[in-house]
Amino acid sequence: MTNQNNNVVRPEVNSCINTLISGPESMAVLGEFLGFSHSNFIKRLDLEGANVNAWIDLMRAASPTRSENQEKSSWILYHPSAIKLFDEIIYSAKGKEIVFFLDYDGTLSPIVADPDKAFMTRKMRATLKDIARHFPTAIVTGRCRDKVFNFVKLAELYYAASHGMDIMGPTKNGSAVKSNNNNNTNKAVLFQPAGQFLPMIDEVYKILLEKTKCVPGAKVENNKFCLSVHFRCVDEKSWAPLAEKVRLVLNEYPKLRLTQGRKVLEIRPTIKWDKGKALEFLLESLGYENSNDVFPIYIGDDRTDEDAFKVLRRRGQGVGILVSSVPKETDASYTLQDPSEVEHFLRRLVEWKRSSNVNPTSA
Ligand SMILES: O=P(O)(O)OC[C@H]1O[C@H](O[C@H]2O[C@H](CO)[C@@H](O)[C@H](O)[C@H]2O)[C@H](O)[C@@H](O)[C@@H]1O
Repeated sequence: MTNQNNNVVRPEVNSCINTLISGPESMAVLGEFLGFSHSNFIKRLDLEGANVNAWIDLMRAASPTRSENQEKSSWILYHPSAIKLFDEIIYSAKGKEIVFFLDYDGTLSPIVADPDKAFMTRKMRATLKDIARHFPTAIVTGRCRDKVFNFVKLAELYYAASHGMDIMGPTKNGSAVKSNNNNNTNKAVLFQPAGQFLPMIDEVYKILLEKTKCVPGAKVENNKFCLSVHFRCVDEKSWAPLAEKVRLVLNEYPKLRLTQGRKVLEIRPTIKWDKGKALEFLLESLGYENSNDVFPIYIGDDRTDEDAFKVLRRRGQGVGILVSSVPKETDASYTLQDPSEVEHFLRRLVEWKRSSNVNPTSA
């Protein structure tokens, strides 16, 4: 496929743009994207004489039709609420050690316009602290390690940052399980499979900053072993030209690839490493490589989390839980609507664990 200038458009750029612009969530998030509530958005459309189709589409999004309702009901049938089916999950975990893998953005913290302000609530931090007291727990994120650590601030967790390309063990209340470097001052770093890409990532970061500075709202985030180009605050009309700028830069770097998240394009090395591989690495590090006694629970909201859901399905172990309030294609088995439901689910796990410690026959 070619664009207006007859340049070949890399298929992943094309599909990223299509999903950014017309994915199943597009109308439902249109108001959010523009920063209005639905009712304010309708008033605004009225005032500015926007086209009727957009208004009708928005009406549809605000009042789901029978078939949309049916679609949601059948989706929920296949991906039921992890809170409603809490007992079923606990029953499957019986006699096994639960290990938690938690994505950060959209799972532990709500999605916000400014990526530097994606804070977790205090309640979530307290619950996470309790979770980590009872179960090995890892944060698996596209963020760079320092940034996510500054948000979470819990040294007792594992961190698989930069989409799993920067894995660190607990630095207090526990110790690193194994290390791939001999540097004693950095004992907690467990694995960094993309080290040789650092200079290239830095170079591309600087180029992208320069190339995108003329696009209002565009933001490039350096996640150390990968980069994010944010579209959330960019006018939708500028999405295609912005993606084209990213494509032109990436054309010069065949060792980097493009993936897509929530209103973000992510640039990362072409190595075969993702959140699923990070999950397997951590299970192995914890001594569960060939064990049937482990029950991994992975909770995430984004496309990149699907790699981990697939790994769990393939291993036939544990459960994947997708955080979403709208139907999405997923390999997860259960769903939670938003970070506050994630907190609720984690809190129930803590309470269940405490009560089963008091009454061990119930575990
Ligand atoms: O793996 P994750 O922890 O989910 O990280 C994926 C990306 O998350 C962040 O971007 C997303 O959240 C932002 C803050 O809510 C939001 O503004 C943005 O639109 C979302 O895409 C993060 O900033 C990226 O670097 C991560 O790759």
